[in-house]
Amino acid sequence: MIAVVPAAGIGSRMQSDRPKQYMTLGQRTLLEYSITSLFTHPAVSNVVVALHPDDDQFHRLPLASDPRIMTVTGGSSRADSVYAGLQAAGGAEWVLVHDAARPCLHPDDLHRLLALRAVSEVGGILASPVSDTMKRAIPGGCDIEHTVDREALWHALTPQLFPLALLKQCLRQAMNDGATITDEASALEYCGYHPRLIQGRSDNIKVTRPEDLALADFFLTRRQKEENA
Ligand SMILES: Nc1ccn([C@@H]2O[C@H](COP(=O)(O)OP(=O)(O)OP(=O)(O)O)[C@@H](O)[C@H]2O)c(=O)n1
Ligand SMILES: C[C@](O)(CO)[C@H](O)COP(=O)(O)O
Repeated sequence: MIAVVPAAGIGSRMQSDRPKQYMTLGQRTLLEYSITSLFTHPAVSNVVVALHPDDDQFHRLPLASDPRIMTVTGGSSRADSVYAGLQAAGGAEWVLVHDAARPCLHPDDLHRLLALRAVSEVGGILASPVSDTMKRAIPGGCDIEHTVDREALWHALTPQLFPLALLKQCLRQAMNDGATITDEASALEYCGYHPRLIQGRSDNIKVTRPEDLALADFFLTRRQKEENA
């Protein structure tokens, strides 16, 4: 199976001097953690990383010489970058898409997501049920318009798993129509499909803002201690 890792963002919300996927925790970058987490499952044979056109850091990483990993040039949006990666995924039946900014993926979650292959023809995503009360703001402002029923609300995580041909078809359709696509599942939803939600760990965070880095460091350090125990 092929995994696509969109890593062509600039991490503007991180307010850092470098793209966040190249920020380090210990001796490794977020990107290395994210890619390595995918290879914990034997079904993942290759990873396609979508890089920013001006990326001059990936080639310095030790995993840049890993024969299982190839790179493509990403695009101006995450969806463009994912699509570029899918184009290099060959004839694989299934494809995983995982954010470079999610370094804390647990092997057990990946295993449970990949089990979908045996029972679904549409695929699905790792997701975490909402536990906070959710508010919708008055459009254009910061005052509460109303509370959103959180009963069936989930945080979409990654990896997301889909049949390669179906994902390419839906992404192409949604992008051609100018639909807002912020994850791969939204492209399938746009085309009328209902991907499965697989409950995943809430520590599978996306490092987005400065305070997220310390949290990711805590989770990874704790994971390392558990594995060494
Ligand atoms: N044109 C883009 C934009 C984003 N991404 C990737 O999509 C993932 C999730 O996106 P996000 O967290 O928004 O990353 P950035 O776009 O880099 O962050 P920001 O929105 O703060 O600039 C990241 O791994 C990012 O590198 C990408 O490959 N191509
Ligand atoms: C794909 C994703 O991580 C699912 O929650 C999220 O949509 C990425 O959003 P971003 O704004 O591109 O980080």
